[in-house]
Amino acid sequence: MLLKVDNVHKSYRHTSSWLTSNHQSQHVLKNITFEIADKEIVGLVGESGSGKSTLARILMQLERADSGCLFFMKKEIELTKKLADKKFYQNCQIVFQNHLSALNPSWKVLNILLEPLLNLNLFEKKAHLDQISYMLNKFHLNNDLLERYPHQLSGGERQRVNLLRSILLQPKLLICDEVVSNLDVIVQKDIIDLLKKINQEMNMAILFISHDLHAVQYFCDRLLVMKNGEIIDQQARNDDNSFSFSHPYSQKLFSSIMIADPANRQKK
Ligand SMILES: Nc1ncnc2c1ncn2[C@@H]1O[C@H](COP(=O)(O)OP(=O)(O)OP(=O)(O)O)[C@@H](O)[C@H]1O
Repeated sequence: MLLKVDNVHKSYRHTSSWLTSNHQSQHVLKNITFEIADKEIVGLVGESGSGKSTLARILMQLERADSGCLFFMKKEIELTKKLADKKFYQNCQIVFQNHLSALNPSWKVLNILLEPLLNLNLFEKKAHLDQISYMLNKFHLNNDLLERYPHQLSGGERQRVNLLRSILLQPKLLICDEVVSNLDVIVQKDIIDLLKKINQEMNMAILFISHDLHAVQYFCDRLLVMKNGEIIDQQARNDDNSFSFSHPYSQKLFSSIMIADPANRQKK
């Protein structure tokens, strides 16, 4: 097992009135427990506000949980304590939706791609340059992009650079938080197919957080469904490629896309 997440809870305190300074607590993650195997692609879906991004930030130890721990590559990490070490970030990377703000606007793409590699002192600079050039090709990006700034790239190119920056570290787990949102459908499919290829070639597990129910069904081996801070359903893909959900909420969620899908409407 690559990752085991055990009993994570998180609450936020909100000031309910600026006049009285009353505080209210919102329990956004409740008893989150799940596992991801080596090389597995797991989708995480759920309505807006159900806690998906909070969970991702806590797994990356960008913020602390109230309780819970994870086991990553057999090492136990207390999620209520200090931030992760370099070794953790080398093996577990996250990519967010907002590719424009994720990339330093005053750096050329080459420096953006080089920086995390040099930070982790992984190899010699020459080896990095060879690796970058090889991977650019795989990502269908031209070498001349290296000399450009992020604002000189299209949205799809920027998100590919953003993903490439994390993938160059060859992590064992990549967390993708809405990485294909706001891109046109052709670019979305290109990026998902690219991730699939990388998953197979580099044996990299992926936690794919998305609102796009078509994309998760196309891409993922197993799906986790969140509602009000809880994982209410976990289903692996059936032999016939479909998913059979057991919770009424997930059944309703996924049946709504069957109805919304124009291909299905025509069949009726
Ligand atoms: N830093 C924060 N401080 C206070 N409340 C927060 C904070 N971050 C998130 N929340 C609240 O926690 C809940 C879960 O938010 P989160 O962003 O994790 O949901 P989500 O499922 O990722 O939503 P979306 O799909 O819209 O991105 C929301 O009600 C949100 O308002």
